[in-house]
Amino acid sequence: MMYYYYYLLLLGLAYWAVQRLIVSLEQRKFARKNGCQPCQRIPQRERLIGYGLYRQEVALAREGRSLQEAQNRFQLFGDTFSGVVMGQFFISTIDPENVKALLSSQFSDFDSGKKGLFGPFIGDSMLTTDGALWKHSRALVRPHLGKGQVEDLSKLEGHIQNLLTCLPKDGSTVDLQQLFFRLTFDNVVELLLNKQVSTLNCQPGSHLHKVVEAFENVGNLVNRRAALGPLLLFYRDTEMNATCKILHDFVDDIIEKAYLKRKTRKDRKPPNSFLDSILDSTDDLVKIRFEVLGLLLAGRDTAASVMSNLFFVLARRPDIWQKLQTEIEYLQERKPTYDDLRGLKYLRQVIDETMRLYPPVPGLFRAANRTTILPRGGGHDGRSPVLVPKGTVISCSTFSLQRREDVFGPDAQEFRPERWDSLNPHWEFLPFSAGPRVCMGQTYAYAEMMYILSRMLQEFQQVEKRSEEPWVEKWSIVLLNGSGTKVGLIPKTRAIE
Ligand code: HEM
Repeated sequence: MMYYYYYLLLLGLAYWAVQRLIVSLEQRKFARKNGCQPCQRIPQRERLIGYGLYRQEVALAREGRSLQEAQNRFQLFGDTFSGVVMGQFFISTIDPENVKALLSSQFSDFDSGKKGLFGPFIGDSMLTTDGALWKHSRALVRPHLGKGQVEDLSKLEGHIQNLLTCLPKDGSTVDLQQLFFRLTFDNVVELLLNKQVSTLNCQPGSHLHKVVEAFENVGNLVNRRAALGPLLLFYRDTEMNATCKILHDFVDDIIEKAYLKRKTRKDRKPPNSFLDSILDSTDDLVKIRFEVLGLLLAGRDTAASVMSNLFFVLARRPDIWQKLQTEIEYLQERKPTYDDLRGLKYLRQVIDETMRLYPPVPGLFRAANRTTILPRGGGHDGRSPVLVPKGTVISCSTFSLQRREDVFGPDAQEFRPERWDSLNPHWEFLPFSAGPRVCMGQTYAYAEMMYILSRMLQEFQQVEKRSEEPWVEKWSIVLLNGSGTKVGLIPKTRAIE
């Protein structure tokens, strides 16, 4: 009987080996046909599992040095190199030609590679799906996030007023980071769900406070799942399940009430909110739940990350603060309109420079859904195509890409908004990604961030540095500053009408 199992095992192994051989021969033929050459390999003592590299990555992330190390590797091994981590073959690239292929010209060769990462949080929604499901989600959301939906800035003003009540008026120290996360959450809830909440003013222990805590926690939990790699398959994530329940209940309650109101209404008024429009497009409330949560996630963390990093810089650069003050002087005491914002050139440059040096999404990832190529990175000069076997994960560090000295100048590591006077990068500046999967909230995000900054400039004459701690990389769903944004804000003497 025992021999029988050995026999079966041997047969299985032989079948696997023959399959591997066939695939490998097919790949060689494909590589020859396309003129592929191997790219540089990151030195690894063992490349079957890549456990050493995994441990190194975990240590770097813990020490807040992953992004710096990524930059060092591109300097050492060139713009495109490969490696293996926890059994996963990967290619890292910051070659703009490859980035263009990955995000746009060869879009259909790659999947988003995020399936499973968010667990039960956002189910099969736009952020996690590919193919027909993803197309359907984008079509559902697209009409509701254009210029028409973001032009009315009066909703943002209500939340700015709440923020102002949380800021000390005597110039004492405040950490803006957490406040910006709450502000952007309140903004995006109103944008999407047409509901006013003030997490900025909610009491610890209240239901809303628990929702905010769950949202804050979900970023860390997703990060933990990402670090598990293939081991995620064997992980029972009870904490994630409990956190998701709080968030699902929060949005389900709002969606169900809006659904009943809309369906029982006699007059079919045109929808006046994102939620009403999406309710007109589908009756699938679970689908709406996941799309809404995905959008809340995408819209809250990213803009808050930019604003926190921006104020960290501004507190150290009074020259830039002053130049911004001069630019908004023409508004006098009037609150900016959408058209005003479009004319604030320096303000936009300051925001772009923040996203260049501290991109909220510092890495873009894709997984090859078929054997394909990247146009560059192979051979001694790195100019030949590179074979990308099916299943390969491709990562593009936007953090390193956006600090390329050949594109942004020898002072690429410095914060200099004026560089944007003469720059027009495309595949080298991707804070919102690009191609068919480009961020859907870009228009709203610029309007929101520019409005917040211009209103803070109107309210405060100075922002002061209140900590000597340097900027430290910290990973949540987005890139954060582990030192926070501790500043002192000195109010202007006159209030804005
Ligand atoms: C500064 C603010 C923002 C930044 C830097 C940003 C950045 C990004 C990036 C890099 C991606 C692509 C991720 C990838 O390719 O894997 C993305 C996707 C997306 N973003 Fe944003 N985002 C911002 C704000 C927003 C806002 C406010 C919303 C909506 C309210 C939003 C909605 C989305 C959606 C729906 C996607 C998914 C697109 C898809 O997969 O087809 N984003 N964002």
